[in-house]
Amino acid sequence: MEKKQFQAESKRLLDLMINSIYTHKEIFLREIISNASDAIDKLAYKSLTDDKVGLNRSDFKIVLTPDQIARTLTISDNGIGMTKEELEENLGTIARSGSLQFKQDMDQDKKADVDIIGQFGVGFYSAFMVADKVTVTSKAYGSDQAWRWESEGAEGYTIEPAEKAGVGTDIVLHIKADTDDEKYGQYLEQYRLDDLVKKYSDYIHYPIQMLMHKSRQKERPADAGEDYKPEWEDYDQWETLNSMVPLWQRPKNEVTAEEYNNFYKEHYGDWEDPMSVIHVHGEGQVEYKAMLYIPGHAPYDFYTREYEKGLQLYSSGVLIMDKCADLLPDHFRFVRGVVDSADFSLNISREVLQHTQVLKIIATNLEKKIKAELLKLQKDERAKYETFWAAFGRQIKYGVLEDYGIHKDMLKDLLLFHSSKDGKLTTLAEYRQRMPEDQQYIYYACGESVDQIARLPQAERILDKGYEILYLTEEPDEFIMNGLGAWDEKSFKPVTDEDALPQTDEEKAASEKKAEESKDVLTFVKETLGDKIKEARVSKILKSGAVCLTADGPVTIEMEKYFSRMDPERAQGMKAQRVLELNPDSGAFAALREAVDSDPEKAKKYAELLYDQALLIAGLPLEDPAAYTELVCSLMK
Ligand SMILES: Nc1ncnc2c1ncn2[C@@H]1O[C@H](COP(=O)(O)OP(=O)(O)OP(=O)(O)O)[C@@H](O)[C@H]1O
Repeated sequence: MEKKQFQAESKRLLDLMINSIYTHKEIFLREIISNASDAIDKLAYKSLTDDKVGLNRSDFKIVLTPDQIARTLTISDNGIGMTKEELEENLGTIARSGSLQFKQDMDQDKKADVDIIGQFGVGFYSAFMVADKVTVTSKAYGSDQAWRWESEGAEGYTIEPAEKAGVGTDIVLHIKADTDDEKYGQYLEQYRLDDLVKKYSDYIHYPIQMLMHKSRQKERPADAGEDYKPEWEDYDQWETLNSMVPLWQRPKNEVTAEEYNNFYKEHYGDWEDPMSVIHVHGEGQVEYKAMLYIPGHAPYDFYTREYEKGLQLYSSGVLIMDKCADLLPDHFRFVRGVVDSADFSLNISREVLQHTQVLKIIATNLEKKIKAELLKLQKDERAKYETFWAAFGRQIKYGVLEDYGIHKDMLKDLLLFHSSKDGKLTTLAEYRQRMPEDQQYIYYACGESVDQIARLPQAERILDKGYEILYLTEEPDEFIMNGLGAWDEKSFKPVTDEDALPQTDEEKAASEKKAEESKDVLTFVKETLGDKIKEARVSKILKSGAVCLTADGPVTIEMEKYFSRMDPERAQGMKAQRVLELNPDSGAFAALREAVDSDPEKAKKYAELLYDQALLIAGLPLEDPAAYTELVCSLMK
């Protein structure tokens, strides 16, 4: 029979499992049972609309059969089964959500292997931690032919036709021989298996059954005499090992943090504990239970198209949809979890479901709960909230802008921005609270990084006044300021605005005088630079800096940068109208003035140079870097 090779990535994971020194090898059982339960979910869902399945909900089960003599443990399910192609695809390759991340983490830190195995849902291959051969016999629903997949590890696997009565899958683990360090035989002992099911798979909502071999006292015969000694007999009895109550159906105070976390890691392919769990029992118009998780970090594909949002939707313990997108608004698409409500009919179609009032009511409630949980973190566990923010803050920011801003009131309290105050992140409410009486506006400045903004010449005069500035470093930030407009009656103001600070009449008169005196220099600069700028102006916003660039009109410099990153073609029409601001009190300005009078050729070079400097400070590309260097060199002569 032909031996097929595992795909490279699968082979690595398999190698890791086979040679694992991980001490909690017992988790293999939870992984296999969890797959069996998923497979039953799929067939159970089908049976709701397809009479041909011929099974009732109560017929579904998972059966464990240990065989001490053959040294095998068989896990059987009557779920959806796998075709030949599915066996190849599912067991020959890893295509699971977390696998890529898993691999990356392994590459980064070999030592992390051991921990990752325990925490991450490592899936089917974990069987190879305890078995030296695995045989999977499966018959897919709707197919007459069963297939047997078999592998002794990294060397490859075989697939051949097989006999199997009903639909479903039998997984036979050929348990490894005991060694001095590891007693693999424990996985053939019924009480150990019973314990493991209770520990890891108790909430699986299909019965996990095992034929238990037991002994009991025989009934005392009616005619037993005085000297009767109790007699014992052996008997076999099917037992259901798990309580089958899903975690979310249990009262909150009876679920341990470990149980919550294990459920999360197993189901959502994460190796880290979640940041928060929200367990809700909703009553009122609609009755439902929900168990929601806020992950501690963004999944590797979170900011890609591949990531699918949604919660698992159950009706009275039956899974009716795996990723119900309508239960989560886009801004909270990072949330994972489960919703269970008897108010959904079991065979509701996806199309109808989307429009039900029940779904809308639950979604609205959950949105509020998630927000409340995030605010609680923000208030009580700031470091955690900042970790959350680093992972998902951008999503919240986009949420403020999406759908023409209708979510902004829901989300604005969650926003964090960098601030000049101790270089920390701040909420808008905290900023507002710190504002001195005489401060009229909430100031912000935009740029590529906090360090770069902090050194912007435009920021100096505001900082010198002792006012705080929000440092906006991300694309949506400036749009958010425009969208929100104000916070608690104080409007947002860019530091580049001339009237960002109130001016006395004397100050106004003085600056007008300076503008008047500099008119000839400004005209010269404008003529030299031509269309590159709309205007050269005596700056009212610079303190010690010589030059900076601001924009007239609705498109700001940061917006221009954003548009040209998003769509360079169309961005041509989205250019800021550039204003070159010059500080008349600077040495550079004095030199320029002098050159305008005595050496106009040199003055032209100065004007070009000042413009280029302003571009650099603004984080804009030089139009012609070669010309710029020539210019600098010519002035050094
Ligand atoms: N008992 C089974 N019945 C039907 N299909 C199965 C069974 N066991 C495994 N599979 C299929 O094999 C695939 C791979 O299983 P594996 O445990 O490696 O990953 P997973 O279950 O997708 O991910 P994870 O374990 O991280 O949740 C499953 O997605 C499923 O399609």
